[in-house]
Amino acid sequence: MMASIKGVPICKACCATNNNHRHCYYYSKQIGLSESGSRNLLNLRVQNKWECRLGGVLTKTQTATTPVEENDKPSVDGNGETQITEARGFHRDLQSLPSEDFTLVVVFPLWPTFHLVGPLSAIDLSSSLSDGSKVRVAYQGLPGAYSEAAALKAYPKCETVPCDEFEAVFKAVELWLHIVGEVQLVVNHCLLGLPGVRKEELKRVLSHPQALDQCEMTLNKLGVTKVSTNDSAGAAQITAAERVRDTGAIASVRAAEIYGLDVLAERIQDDTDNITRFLILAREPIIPGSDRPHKTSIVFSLEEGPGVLFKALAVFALRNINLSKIESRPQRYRPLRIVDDSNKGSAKYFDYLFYVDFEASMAEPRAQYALAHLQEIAKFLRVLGCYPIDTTL
Ligand SMILES: O=C(O)C(=O)Cc1ccccc1
Repeated sequence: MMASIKGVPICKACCATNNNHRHCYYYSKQIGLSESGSRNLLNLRVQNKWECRLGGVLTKTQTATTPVEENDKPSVDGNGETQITEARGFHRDLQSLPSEDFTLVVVFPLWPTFHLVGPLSAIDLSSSLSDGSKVRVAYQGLPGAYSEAAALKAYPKCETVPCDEFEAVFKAVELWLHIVGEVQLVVNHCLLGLPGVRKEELKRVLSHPQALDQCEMTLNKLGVTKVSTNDSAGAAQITAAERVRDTGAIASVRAAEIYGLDVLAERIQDDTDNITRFLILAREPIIPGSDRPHKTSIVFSLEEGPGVLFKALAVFALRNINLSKIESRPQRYRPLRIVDDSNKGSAKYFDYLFYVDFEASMAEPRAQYALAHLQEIAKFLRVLGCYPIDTTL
């Protein structure tokens, strides 16, 4: 179960060091490692399953992090787009849902390039069929949202659960959700309107901000006002409910069918190959296999100094590990709450957080060694998940 780098044992399942790690009995059993070797790591048993307390946090003294409260939900966004919220007829947020109500949560724009899907536990995964027959998947938005399509691509027979609030999930992700999969989805945006309306009649168009951005050229050509909504299907629903001829929505063909709208134009995005990456989140990490190519997502912060990022990235280059994504986010004014074993949090400021995806599985020694090496350089390091690469596109 434990590898050791420079005398510091690290857990192969979640990469935590022995010092701050006590949850891996459950995983060690699943990956076929000896019970005796890992028994000393165990301290929690919850409802017949071993609970992961650390969630893959790699840090010298801390065990979990969550962003400190922010009130950053403007009603007018930075692009001058107005924001409206669709009618509520579905779950308000994921944390208010009983956990048995869903096994996965799907999708919302976390970073510009991808969306999230979560939470499904290892237990749920093992009891479900690969088509998702027994899986309930929560996603942000109304039926017909692209997030729902992503969920159905990953688990064709899953039951999808619409949700309108992902704020809570953002926080939960930091504490106990793991990335267990990714979905690459071709997103073809359609312009929808009331039956019989021509696109030239439209004066305003509603959609998710990302959809509005991706269709900027078409919308500018039409000379319409852009109005942002929580999700594209919500935009379609509002358009249908308001019954105003000069209002349209950008959403999917399926949304047009569900809300009784006409498709005025198809594939209206600026980039013909419009692919969005969605992530699947779970309460517990999956046991990474070695049967198919895997990817690992991490987040870390660095001390300031010359060449620190170069050194940090070299840990992967030295082991021939390909990076598929690197993104930095300023964090100076947004503290992370670091929670220790006593469950008391303290706010810590990091100047930048680096989000990196690398193409190796945590089951591979080269990935474990790379992370152990990175831990020597990083102020804070956390494994967000290890999951099979979606190669379907
Ligand atoms: O609004 C939706 O339906 C979503 O799922 C978010 C989204 C928006 C634009 C592209 C991909 C996903």
